Amino acid sequence: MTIPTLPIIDVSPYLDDNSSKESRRIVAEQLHVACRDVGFFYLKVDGYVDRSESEELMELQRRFFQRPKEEKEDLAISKQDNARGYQKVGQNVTLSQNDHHEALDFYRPVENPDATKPIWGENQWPSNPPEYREKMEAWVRKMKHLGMMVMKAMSDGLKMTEEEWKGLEKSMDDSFWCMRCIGYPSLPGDKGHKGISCGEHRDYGCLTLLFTDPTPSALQVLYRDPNGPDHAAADASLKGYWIDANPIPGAAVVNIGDMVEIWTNGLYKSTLHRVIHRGDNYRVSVPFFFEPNWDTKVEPLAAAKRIQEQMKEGENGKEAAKHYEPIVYGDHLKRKVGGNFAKYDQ
Ligand SMILES: N=C(N)NCCCC[C@H](N)C(=O)O
Ligand SMILES: O=C(O)CCC(=O)C(=O)O
Ligand SMILES: [Fe+2]
Repeated sequence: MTIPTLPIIDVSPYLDDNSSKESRRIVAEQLHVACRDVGFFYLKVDGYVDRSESEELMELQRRFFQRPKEEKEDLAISKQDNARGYQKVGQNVTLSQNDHHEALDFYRPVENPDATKPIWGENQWPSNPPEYREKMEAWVRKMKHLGMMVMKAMSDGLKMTEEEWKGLEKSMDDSFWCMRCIGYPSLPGDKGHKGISCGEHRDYGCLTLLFTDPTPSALQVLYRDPNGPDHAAADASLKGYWIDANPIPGAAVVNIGDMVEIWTNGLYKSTLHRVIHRGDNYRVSVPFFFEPNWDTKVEPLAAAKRIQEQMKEGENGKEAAKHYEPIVYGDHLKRKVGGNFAKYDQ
């Protein structure tokens, strides 16, 4: 059989105030199909993010990760709230295994930071490269807007009314975003590899907007297929194919997270993915997590239930929709981040 590939969606009509209704409708429909069937897609962003801009972003990460160990560890997450800051190789844990990557994490700044409260401390900005903070803050602004526009397209794909969209928009208008800057050394072990660069997981919020360097064969996505040969490590009944999400120039790799799964009452699934970087170069990536506001209570949307009702009436409605319980985003995030790091000082 032919190996499935991820859908490609050109989101430019949603980034252009003068675009036609029809051009937006087409994007919304493509997005609906991609989110329902795969949960992962390429988002063409040419004209909004210049290629030189994403290349510069990667170069900044390379320069940061090349700094001396002591300088990076000055920004250790333990100096703050155990979430914001630098994590050395092996410090991240997924499915009880140490991930073979180092990372520098930032979250939305909070008004009264308190490093004793989870995720409530201050971001730790490197002083090298000197332009790092300014460039990354500009990137955050850009990604927040892009995230909101993709969510707008998604709401159109779900056939939400204007009023319903206003409600949803309000629950993300102060997004508790997260930006991870990740460095992946090649996996140890001669011939083949030992361990994993980032274990199988789902992302926590709304949308992940991922930019990477051109390294192929690193990020893999579980393309669901009940008759597929592979299965999820944590759930053998979840079957499919692990397919490569290789970078495409001018496009971000985008996936939906747990909050979109709840909002859509499972119509869209937060999709499993992992990183296995066997190549011998040093890979860098910057996922931007566009999330709901910290205190947003996330629960199934009426629009998603309307679609599920229609599906039930149609042919492919044999499967009864699971009911999702409401969850407050900040609680979900604290629980997830709380289990993410190995506690060791060395
Ligand atoms: N904010 C996000 N999505 N970070 C992804 C972290 C990688 C997975 C994590 N160790 C876990 O086990 O969930
Ligand atoms: O580096 C990548 O390609 C993906 C990283 C990722 O999935 C994550 O940090 O959540
Ligand atoms: Fe992820």
